[in-house]
Amino acid sequence: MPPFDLPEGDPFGAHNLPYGVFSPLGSDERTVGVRYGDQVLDAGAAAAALGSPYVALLAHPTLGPLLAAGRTAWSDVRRALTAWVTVPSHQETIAPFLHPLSAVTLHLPFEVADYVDFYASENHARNVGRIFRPDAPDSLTPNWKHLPIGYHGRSGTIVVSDTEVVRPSGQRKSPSDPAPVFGPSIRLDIEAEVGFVVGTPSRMGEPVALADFREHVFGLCLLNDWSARDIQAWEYVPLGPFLGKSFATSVSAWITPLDALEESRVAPPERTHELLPYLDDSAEEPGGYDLRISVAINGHVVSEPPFSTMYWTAAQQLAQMTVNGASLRTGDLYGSGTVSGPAERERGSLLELTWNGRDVLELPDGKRTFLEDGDVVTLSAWAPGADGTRVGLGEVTGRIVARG
Ligand SMILES: O=C(O)/C=C/C(=O)CC(=O)CC(=O)O
Ligand SMILES: [Ca+2]
Ligand SMILES: [Mg+2]
Repeated sequence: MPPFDLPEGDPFGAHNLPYGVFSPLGSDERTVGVRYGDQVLDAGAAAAALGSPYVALLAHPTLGPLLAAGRTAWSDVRRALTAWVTVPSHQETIAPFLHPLSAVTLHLPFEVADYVDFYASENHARNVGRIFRPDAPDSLTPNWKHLPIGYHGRSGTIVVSDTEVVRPSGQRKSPSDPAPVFGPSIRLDIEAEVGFVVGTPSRMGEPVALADFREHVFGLCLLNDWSARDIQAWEYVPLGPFLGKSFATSVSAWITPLDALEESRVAPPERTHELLPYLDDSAEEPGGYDLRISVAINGHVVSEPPFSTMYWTAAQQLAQMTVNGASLRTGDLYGSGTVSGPAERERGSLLELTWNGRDVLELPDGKRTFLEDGDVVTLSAWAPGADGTRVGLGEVTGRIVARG
């Protein structure tokens, strides 16, 4: 098949064009790549061959310059790329710069500035509340319906898909233990999330309004917020998640631009509480995204969390992050929070799927409550595009290994 003819319905066609950073096998040189089917286009080399003005944004070892260039440039570059892969005269010029995915190494595509993680799925928050606070009057904390709850994470331990995840060690103490014990986590979990990547910075002291979300956020990716539930449960009172979540967070190698997901925007669930004006999105464009996520352990699908059920939107999360005047930097990343739908097979963590180890998951290769060494977890997703097409999100995968 000629390189620009893709199989019917390919989720990585010209309607998608996610960005990453790659090196051809055997080379150390990194540069921006655009995924097209099961191939990667060396975007900087293609731009140079075509005499495009976007060489400076694309011939670079990270997505930094493109992220910083802002919304108008994002749309212009995307329009150019679409023409390059669809117009025959351009196709001929850029064909030498297509590499099979199997012949490249993919890297973390941008320098992560700050990392924030939210807690925005009502189904997830209610499940976790029932598990961790069974005696509380409500499964949601009193603030939950009034603001998107979040915490600051550790940007230096964000890793790209396919990076091995070393089982963390730490303190744990179950209610029956007389004293804390130290050792490798025995409740290692996943959190199926979506990560949002900030391009355009903001000025300190100036909150970002809901309507300005698309001016600042470039795109999104799948994110697995690995979580050691035993370490977390003992350490996180009263300041919140710390070492139980900071050892590694995996992201997809591909960042899907928001422009590729226009057709998948949906209204979030109906709001049950009146919101303060800075979070009130009742008069805004639909802020949700219809992303159909799939969670597989060792190749077996255990859950299919629907992102459309998230109570708080990415625009509300951005408004919350900046309402105190905190500024945004290019490369800031924020996680949506674990995505869980209302059904049992839609839960985005093993904590929920096994009800904190009470129930077992039957996999073809054995029973699981939490993750075992050697387990491979893969998140994948697609979104509905125009005319029945599917927009594929790059998958994020990671294998658990014992500390050597
Ligand atoms: O409510 C709790 O006690 C625990 C919350 C978390 O573990 C944080 C969390 O799940 C964040 C997320 O939604 O990803
Ligand atoms: Ca999380
Ligand atoms: Mg994490």
